[in-house]
Amino acid sequence: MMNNAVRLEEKQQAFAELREVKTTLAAKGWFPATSGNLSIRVGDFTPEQFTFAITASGKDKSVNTPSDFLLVDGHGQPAEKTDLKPSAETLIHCEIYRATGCGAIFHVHTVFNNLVSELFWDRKSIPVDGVELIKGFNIWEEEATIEVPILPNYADISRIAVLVKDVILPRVPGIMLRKHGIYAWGANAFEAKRHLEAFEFLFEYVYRLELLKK
Ligand SMILES: CSC[C@@H](O)[C@@H](O)C(=O)COP(=O)(O)O
Ligand SMILES: [Zn+2]
Repeated sequence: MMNNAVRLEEKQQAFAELREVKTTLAAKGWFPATSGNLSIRVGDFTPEQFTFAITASGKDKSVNTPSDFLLVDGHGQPAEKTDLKPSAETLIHCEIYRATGCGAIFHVHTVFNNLVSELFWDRKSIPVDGVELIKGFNIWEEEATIEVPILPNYADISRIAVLVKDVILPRVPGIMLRKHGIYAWGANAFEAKRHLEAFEFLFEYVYRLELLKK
């Protein structure tokens, strides 16, 4: 069990970081119609036991209020006394943390990520070939190629969550849900945001290139 004093400080820091990222991503228009969710892990981690701060469900993520975030455990259950409901997609965060041990996960719905997930659904992954911003994932080889996995967008989130660990690729810090949105993660909020921005740039590039080829 973590020391409570440390826990409170860590919680406050995680909430403050989430607020800052939320405000920045909202300014890009990446939370249309209350969509999207953000989380940052706090404290010790084992795949069996961990805690993270996550956005409350159904909030307008372009607005900051005193009740935007709560702590949950590795099973997605509130880890503190609260009236807030964790994101409807908390179980996906749980499985990404469990599989990767990462420090932060950011999820957004954009038109470009939705379009490419449909365009490449038959392939079950979005190919990106030789674009400089792949280096945003710490992949430094020349003309690197990556594939971003796509999962089905079942209404029952637990059906998606069980698929997560088997599609995660070691060097690609993201998964797409079909016609839904991207989950991007990193060791901390700074890295997760860099990865998210790289994905979104690359998805727009891939979409526009496909159009130009036609
Ligand atoms: C209102 S559309 C978006 C939701 O269905 C969901 O996909 C989403 O990203 C936000 O859900 P939330 O429960 O607020 O975290
Ligand atoms: Zn979503």
